[in-house]
Amino acid sequence: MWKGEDYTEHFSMEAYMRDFYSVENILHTESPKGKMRRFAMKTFHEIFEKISDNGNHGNRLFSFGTGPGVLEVISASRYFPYITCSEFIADGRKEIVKWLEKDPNAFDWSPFIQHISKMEGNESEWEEREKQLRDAITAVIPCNSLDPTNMTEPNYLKPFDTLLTAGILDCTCPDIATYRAQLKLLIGKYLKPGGHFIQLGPIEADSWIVNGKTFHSLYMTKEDVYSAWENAGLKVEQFYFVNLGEEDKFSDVTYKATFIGKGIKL
Ligand SMILES: C[S@@+](CC[C@H](N)C(=O)[O-])C[C@H]1O[C@@H](n2cnc3c(N)ncnc32)[C@H](O)[C@@H]1O
Repeated sequence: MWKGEDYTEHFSMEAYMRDFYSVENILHTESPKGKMRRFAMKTFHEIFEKISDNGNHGNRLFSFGTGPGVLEVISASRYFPYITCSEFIADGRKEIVKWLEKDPNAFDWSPFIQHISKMEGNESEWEEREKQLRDAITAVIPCNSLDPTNMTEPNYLKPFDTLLTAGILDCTCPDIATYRAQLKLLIGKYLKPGGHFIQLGPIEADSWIVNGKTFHSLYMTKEDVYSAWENAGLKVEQFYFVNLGEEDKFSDVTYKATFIGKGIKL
């Protein structure tokens, strides 16, 4: 079973994009991956609307482990004009840059931008939202959750207003003790006091498969997550869950539910 440090050699970005960002699966069928991604899009949309409610949410957001796509920062870009994306694997960073530079071979995010614009009540103006997203992503840099302190980009020096991480720590942390320690480091270093933290992850996971290769996924209960958040100096504000029933278990991913949590750094 492959873990965080093995991704460079064994993880296929191409296969991940094909299988986990499929427009057909996510937007047009009732597939389990679609259920999870649609839950994420809707929940991020709701969370960012709430965060913007009082108008003093700041303007810098750090996406820790963005992956090869921009899906998780579409909603955020409506409110945060300075988004730093990060990804462990160089191929993943290249995919984001290709999209930013309008490379004809870049992945087409427009169906997802349209879908989210519709939630925002502005479907007809999705092209402006696409531009807003491109303008907001001001940096795409390397990250490593196994060594989160070793980030020397000037962008990192100042803690961010919001920190978002989706499906990273569960892939890279071998056990709960490491998850607790890494979360504490991330929150301590990259989030300002009073800033928002958002995490997406699996509950009671075991493993996941990309391109026929099995990768580790950390087994965490809801209680493990709440306790790690408190230990990291976060006040838990909201937790959202989507359960995967027997009928919609992924064939290539094992877990019971997906959570998205939002907290504030005390
Ligand atoms: C399940 S994907 C999540 C990607 C993205 N956030 C998304 O939701 O599509 C797991 C990601 O973990 C990244 N990863 C693997 N090892 C890592 C490490 N040591 N530090 C940070 N990220 C790592 C992989 O490159 C991959 O992009």
